[in-house]
Amino acid sequence: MRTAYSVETVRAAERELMARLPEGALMLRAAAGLAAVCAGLLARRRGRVYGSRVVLLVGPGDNGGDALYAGARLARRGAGVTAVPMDPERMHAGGLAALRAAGGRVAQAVPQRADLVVDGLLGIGGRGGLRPAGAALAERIPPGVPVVAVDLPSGVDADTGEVAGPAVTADVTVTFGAYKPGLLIDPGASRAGAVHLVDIGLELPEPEVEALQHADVAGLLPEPTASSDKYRRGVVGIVAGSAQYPGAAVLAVAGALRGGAGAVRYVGPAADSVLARYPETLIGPGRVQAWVIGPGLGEGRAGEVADVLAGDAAVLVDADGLRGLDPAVLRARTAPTLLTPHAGEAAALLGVSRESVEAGRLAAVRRLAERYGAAVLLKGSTTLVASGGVRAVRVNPTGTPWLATAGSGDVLSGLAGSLLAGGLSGADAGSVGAYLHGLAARRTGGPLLAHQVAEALPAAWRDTTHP
Ligand SMILES: NC(=O)C1=CN([C@@H]2O[C@H](COP(=O)(O)OP(=O)(O)OC[C@H]3O[C@@H](n4cnc5c(N)ncnc54)[C@H](OP(=O)(O)O)[C@@H]3O)[C@@H](O)[C@H]2O)[C@@H](O)CC1
Ligand SMILES: Nc1ncnc2c1ncn2[C@@H]1O[C@H](COP(=O)(O)OP(=O)(O)O)[C@@H](O)[C@H]1O
Ligand SMILES: [K+]
Repeated sequence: MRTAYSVETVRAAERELMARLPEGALMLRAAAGLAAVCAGLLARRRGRVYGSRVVLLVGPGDNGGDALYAGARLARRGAGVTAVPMDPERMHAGGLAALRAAGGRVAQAVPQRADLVVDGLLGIGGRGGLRPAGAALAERIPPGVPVVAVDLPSGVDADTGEVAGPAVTADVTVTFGAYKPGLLIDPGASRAGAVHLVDIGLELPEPEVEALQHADVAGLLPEPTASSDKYRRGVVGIVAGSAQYPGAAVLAVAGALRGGAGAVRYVGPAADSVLARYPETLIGPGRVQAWVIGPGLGEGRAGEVADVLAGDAAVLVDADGLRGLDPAVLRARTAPTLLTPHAGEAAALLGVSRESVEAGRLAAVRRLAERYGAAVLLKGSTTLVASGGVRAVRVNPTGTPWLATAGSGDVLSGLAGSLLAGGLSGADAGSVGAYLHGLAARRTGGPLLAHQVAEALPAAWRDTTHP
């Protein structure tokens, strides 16, 4: 599991460790790790560190201090290092002295000839987007020159990934002690590039955000054993599709058939289309361990949603099924419930704008899970899964923007519903489903079609269980 921690948690762990170490020791550890990554990049780009040109963008706090100490290390290895301060009156004194002693210099304008830019403007002390002085420096980063962000790209909110104003876009981020949620969640994640974690010895409690890895997924996937039969493996029922959207039914069934359930049952007006494509499907009402309701349902089907929610099987509600959901009905359920809105559907459920959900994905998914007392999977770039009463929100590390294509969400709901039928909790079914779905999409490449994602699911499954 990859874990991420809030600023408050990181600061508390840092205080505890600092009390046991000589002053400045943590910053020197951080700077050493940062300098090592920069040196590696320079060596790859130019063959060596000696003679390369490094520009440090230096903010007023310890983030700037890290950059200055790392710059000093690079200068000692023969790099030409220039520090450009956001505010010449406020620079980390020790870091500045170290840089000067190593032969580095300070300039007021960003040199345009550079092999590497180090973004040390703001770290976990940053609030909101960059203010004008910092934004002016970020704008002058020469095009095409690799940018290494110190701890996180300046202007990205460490706790949420929100980007409230101007911000740096990095190729590499060197983060200290722990991943921060903002490095894993968009829009921040898209600005971080490849993230390197430098261990500085922090001892950390339960994370605020976590991302499954192959081994976690392999441990959760329901695999058949010698004593399995189709009913014990779980039956998933799909209530999806309409005269207008028969394809949604076919795609949800396609996902469900690859999600490990023993059988897939379809209920709805698109049975002919489903059977023509998947003769394995059972047709008509019957007992199931989990229902998937909503994809392509169209209008006027609220009664079916209410019936399914009134039952004692697990339920995944997606798309049209999400309209007008009553929190009290969901809260009263005892079996697992998983809601899978995209940003627009989440916005309607919360009564806010789609833009505000996109900009504050973590807050939105947490609020939905609390309000509905259910597991909630918020789709989109960096899909999130929260469940009420559980501290850690899961962020999906797989996927590709090529998934933004009609019908791919239907495949996901079938897949995650199948995992629910296999006995996974709402949060596990959602996060494991999103993980496999994203891997399958990456394997397929782009431009992809939704049904190809479903077809690639068995290979994605094998990738995680037999890497
Ligand atoms: N924690 C750890 O384990 C370790 C932490 N370490 C490092 O310390 C970093 C945190 O340092 P930090 O606390 O000094 O804050 P930092 O991010 O440098 O800057 C904040 C300053 O910027 C200002 N400011 C704020 N918002 C702004 C804005 N939008 N636009 C412009 N200015 C803005 C604000 O001042 P203000 O003007 O608001 O008074 C404040 O003074 C951390 O990210 C890591 O790199 C490592 O060395 C060792 C291990
Ligand atoms: N920009 C993006 N990057 C990565 N994945 C995305 C992006 N946009 C959408 N997706 C994924 O594509 C799928 C789209 O689902 P959805 O919006 O329900 O579409 P549909 O209703 O057409 O099936 C979801 O799995 C979502 O997470
Ligand atoms: K930074």
